[in-house]
Amino acid sequence: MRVARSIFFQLYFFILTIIMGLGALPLRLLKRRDCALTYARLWSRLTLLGLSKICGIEIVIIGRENIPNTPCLIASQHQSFFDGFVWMNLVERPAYIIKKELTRIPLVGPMLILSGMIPVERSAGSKALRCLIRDTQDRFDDRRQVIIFPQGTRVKPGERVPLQPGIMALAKQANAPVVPVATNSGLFWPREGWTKFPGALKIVIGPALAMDSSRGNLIAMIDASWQALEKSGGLYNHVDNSVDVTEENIVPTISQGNKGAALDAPG
Ligand SMILES: CCCCCCCCCCCCCCCC(=O)OC[C@@H](O)COP(=O)(O)O
Repeated sequence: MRVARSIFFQLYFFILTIIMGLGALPLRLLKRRDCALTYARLWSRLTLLGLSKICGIEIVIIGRENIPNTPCLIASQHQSFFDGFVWMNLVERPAYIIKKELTRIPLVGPMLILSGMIPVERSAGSKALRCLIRDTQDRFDDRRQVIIFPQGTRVKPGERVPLQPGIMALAKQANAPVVPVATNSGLFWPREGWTKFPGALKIVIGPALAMDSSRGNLIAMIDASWQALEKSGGLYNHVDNSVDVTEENIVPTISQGNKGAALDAPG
């Protein structure tokens, strides 16, 4: 059943992407960043709606009130492609820092560029880093929230890896609050294989980090806050995947009731 649902979701996602990708062709001629972003948000929303309904994954957002209304740098753990979709609907004007290879995906790649995502060569030299810093500042000036995955790649749930020095350099320079985010998305949409697993997938958003102006200890602070969020959000202590509704700061804005929750995005 689980495998059949996963295959069905994959089919849904493929058809949705082809149809919306082709539908975006006229939009691409307009070259309007905001139109592309709105369209891309719709695509992400429909993807997550399908995931939720077809695979029985309930999306639980904890600490949504910690997202500032102002431009900010969202420093999220990364375990799954899910993380690439969810922020499209959690903030109004998202700009992800993405690996450059994604811009070569047919139909999707051009929309990533047009909607203002920030591509980065992961083996970035200092010139690439300067471009990254410049582009990020440009998105802040455009009042966008920039999403960064400091681990640089999808890691296994609960695994600790050294954070990428390049993007940490960016975070140190960025003149914006840094918001830490932990998740257990890899338990439900793992990196390996096609199967999706039902249950309560959590995104735990912490308060912006309080740092001195040098931001010298940023890596340690992000790491420590992630660990604290994993604990307070109960990311790995549920055996039955049920939602821990006793958590004070649970804001189940995306979840409604039980499995197959509807996505309730802002804006
Ligand atoms: C058809 C309309 C298409 C519209 C496209 C809209 C764009 C939606 C936003 C998607 C944002 C994706 C963010 C990805 C960030 C990123 O680049 O993370 C890297 C990993 O994931 C993959 O790395 P790896 O684990 O090493 O394979």
